[in-house]
Amino acid sequence: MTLALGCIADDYTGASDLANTLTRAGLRTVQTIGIPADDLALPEVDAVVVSLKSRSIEAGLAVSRSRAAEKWLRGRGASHVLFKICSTFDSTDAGNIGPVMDALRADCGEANVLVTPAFPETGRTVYQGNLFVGAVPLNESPLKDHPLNPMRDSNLVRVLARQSKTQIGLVDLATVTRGVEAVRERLAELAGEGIGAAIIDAVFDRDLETIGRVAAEHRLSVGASGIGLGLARALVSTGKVKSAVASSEAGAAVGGPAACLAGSCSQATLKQIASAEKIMPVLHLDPDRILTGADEAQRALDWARPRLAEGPVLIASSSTPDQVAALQARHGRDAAGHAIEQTMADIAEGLVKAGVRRLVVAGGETSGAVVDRLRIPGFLVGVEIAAGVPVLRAVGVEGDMLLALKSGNFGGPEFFSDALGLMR
Ligand SMILES: Nc1ncnc2c1ncn2[C@@H]1O[C@H](COP(=O)(O)OP(=O)(O)OP(=O)(O)O)[C@@H](O)[C@H]1O
Ligand SMILES: O=C(O)[C@@H](O)C(=O)CO
Repeated sequence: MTLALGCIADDYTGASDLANTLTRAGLRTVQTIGIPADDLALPEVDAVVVSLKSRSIEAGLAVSRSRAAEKWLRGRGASHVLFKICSTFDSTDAGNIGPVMDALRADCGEANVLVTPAFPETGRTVYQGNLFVGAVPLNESPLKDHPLNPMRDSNLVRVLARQSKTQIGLVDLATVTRGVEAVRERLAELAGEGIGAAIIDAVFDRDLETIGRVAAEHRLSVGASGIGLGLARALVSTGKVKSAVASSEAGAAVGGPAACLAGSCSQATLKQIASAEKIMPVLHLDPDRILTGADEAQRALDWARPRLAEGPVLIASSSTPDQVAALQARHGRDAAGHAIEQTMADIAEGLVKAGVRRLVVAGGETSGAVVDRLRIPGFLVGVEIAAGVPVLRAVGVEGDMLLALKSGNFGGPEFFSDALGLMR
């Protein structure tokens, strides 16, 4: 297998978002969980998205895992590697976007890396280096209250400069609008000033196509699904990849009981849970009990098992920003996040033992904990449920299983019923 594009995603939902975008743009794509074992049977593909759970771990670990993934991808022929980050640039001043970018850049000897989290289809646009989430700057969006990476500065040149050893420049929208040659010239100018990475503005998909064409001439880029779209379109339009029609095999029906798990506390997920209450039984976990050692997973499984034969159920830990802040003040941010993720993983394991073959998970960290516990090594990409969220078919596991891993902020209010409607 010779890869046209190698991708490293810093969380599992982000990886499936990117795999979805690449598939829809005509690249045969698989999502792997970590670096695949040699004996994992992978189909012939144009792109591999290696999913890591490296967004919120210690920066040194994120660097070493990302470098190992890059080495694996380059070893399979990928001349370009995209480091997939969140479209809301989720990170802290300690990293991990800057440190990983610096390390991958040094490894591949890239003079200048293009960086953009723009993903216009989901309302993420970048102008003058400032990230907008819908109509508001990042620091005024619900991301300011994210449980793990509160985003309080919308100027990404500043944000990335605080994390990276490289000097950070800007390629503005006026330059992008002038086209590929203008972007190339601007990058050469920045490289001449010793600037090693640049935030590049993008508001429309056509901007991402320009960016993709320039990025494809380099060895490394950093961004969300939007730059993935640009790169995929560049690979198809230059004939490096023959555009493929998405295979229907990935979404074939599996039947059996279905369940949803929500660990995301985003506003979008809170609304989706409220809508789900109208059509399926919903159990709200008690996060305080989880942190004080009570067996909430057992309580949830005792509640779910007798209901599964009747239809899907939803189990949620999600709380409002005030409740999240209060819980974190009592128990610490990392301890709270970790304990709740592990409880979600316990519940997922118990549900699968009880026969669940269709599982929807909301939240990137939550999905990471669940997929790791279920020991799923990879996914084929099926139909799109909502922008950035495909149906996934597990590969390398016994029996058939469909999952949907929803990024916290993605999907409309009816997401859970939309997903279950497509996961037969
Ligand atoms: N009630 C709660 N109080 C505090 N923390 C919680 C609560 N429920 C879940 N969490 C933690 O909050 C974090 C949510 O992160 P997660 O990545 O799953 O969702 P998200 O950030 O909304 O999604 P994404 O990363 O896809 O945007 C997890 O660590 C989870 O365990
Ligand atoms: O880019 C996004 O917003 C998502 O794919 C994601 O990474 C959320 O975890």
